Amino acid sequence: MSTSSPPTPLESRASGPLSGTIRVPGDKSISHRALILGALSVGETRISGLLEGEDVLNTAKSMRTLGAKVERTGEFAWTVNGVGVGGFAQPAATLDFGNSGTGCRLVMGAVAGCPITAVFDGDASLRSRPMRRILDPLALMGARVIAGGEGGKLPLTLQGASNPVPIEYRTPVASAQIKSAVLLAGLAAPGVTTVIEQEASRDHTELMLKHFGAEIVTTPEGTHGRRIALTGQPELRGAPVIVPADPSSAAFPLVAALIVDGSDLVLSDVMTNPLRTGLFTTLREMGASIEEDDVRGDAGEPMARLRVRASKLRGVVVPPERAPSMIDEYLVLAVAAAYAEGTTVMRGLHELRVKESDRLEATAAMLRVNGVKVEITGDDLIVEGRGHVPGGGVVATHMDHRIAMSALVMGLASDKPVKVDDTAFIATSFPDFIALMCKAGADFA
Ligand SMILES: O=C(O)C1=C[C@@H](OP(=O)(O)O)[C@@H](O)[C@H](O)C1
Ligand SMILES: C=C(OP(=O)(O)O)C(=O)O
Repeated sequence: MSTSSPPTPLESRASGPLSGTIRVPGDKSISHRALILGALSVGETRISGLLEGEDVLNTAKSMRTLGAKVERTGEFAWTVNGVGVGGFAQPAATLDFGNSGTGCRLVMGAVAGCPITAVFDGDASLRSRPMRRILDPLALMGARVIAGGEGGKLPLTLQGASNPVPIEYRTPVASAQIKSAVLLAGLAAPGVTTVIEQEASRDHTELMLKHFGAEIVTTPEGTHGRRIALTGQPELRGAPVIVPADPSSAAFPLVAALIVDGSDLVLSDVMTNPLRTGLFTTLREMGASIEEDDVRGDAGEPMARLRVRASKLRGVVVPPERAPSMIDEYLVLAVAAAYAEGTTVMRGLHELRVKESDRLEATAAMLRVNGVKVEITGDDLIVEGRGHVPGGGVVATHMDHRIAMSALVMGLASDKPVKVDDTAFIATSFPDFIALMCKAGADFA
């Protein structure tokens, strides 16, 4: 997304019931990983249902720059012919990840295991996000920053290790991006690379590494944690990947259907990996009607069809240990909480401060400007639900796709319309959001 393009505001208004069946685009986390693991494999990887959003397209481009053959063969259908573990070529251009933390951080891990030097950059949002959390463990494995990186930020030049060292690493925060970066670097190291996490984060990297032929063993650690041990220098073989619909994208039409009276909406093929479904658990606790059927699975990733009906919601307390399984969904949960009766307390949200924007402040501001009472206490977000939202505010999106989509969902049932200042960043994760929502009955103008 070019930050120099003029902003594209949009208004969302009280709508009639949402109905029909929609399939949101492919999961963003799995799409990044399919391209990266395809590029680190020998042979061909065929991907169907790839998310063709800007974040993932930037990862595809970076894989090409690093020597893999990446082709679009049809709608959402891509093939990757990889270079093998440790086989990335010296890139001739900067790797620009735009708005995407996942693309940037996972590729840093993959580059760290190769004897090459690469320049990493991104847009103003990504340039403000912390990279030391990735660079510190990668330094222990032998990679180093040789230019830039002031304050642990982009742009920076990373020199990969000629002889990567396997490590045992305890992640300082529950982050699938840190875990994945270490594992991807560990692919090129001899011996076993181990990541220990106190709270389990999404395990798509582990599942896909297994699917591509790596030896990787996960065991429980403490009450909510995991220990993941990867045997280095496997021969990864290209493998087919079917990308299910993204639960983080499904969250928007799902909450919209809950808050717009009379709605009855079906969302197909939604990925239901338990490390991603904290929002569904929470909404059900709030009284949401979400039924699952057509349960299937592919390469360890389960999916289901969800039927969502408008529901009377009540406030709940969301425990901090649930955060990793719904980390990107708190913004839209806050919208549902505003429409609920009673107070919702969301605990332990410190990681929201280092996303595309400071999502803790931005979520509070989004609600406040639309007449909802909200408070931040330490790392907790407290929303006072009154069963309705006054609306009438203009929401600042801060280069953050999820703020834009959450605010547009909020306006579908508010007393007065809700306006967002810029919809451009929605294209990073959910390019056809506006069209799909309108097809289901949303009134955007
Ligand atoms: O690994 C991934 O695909 C992601 C991990 C999460 O970030 P953290 O690892 O920083 O928690 C999440 O917020 C992001 O949208 C996608
Ligand atoms: C945090 C997100 O993504 P990323 O970290 O990849 O920019 C997101 O999509 O909400």
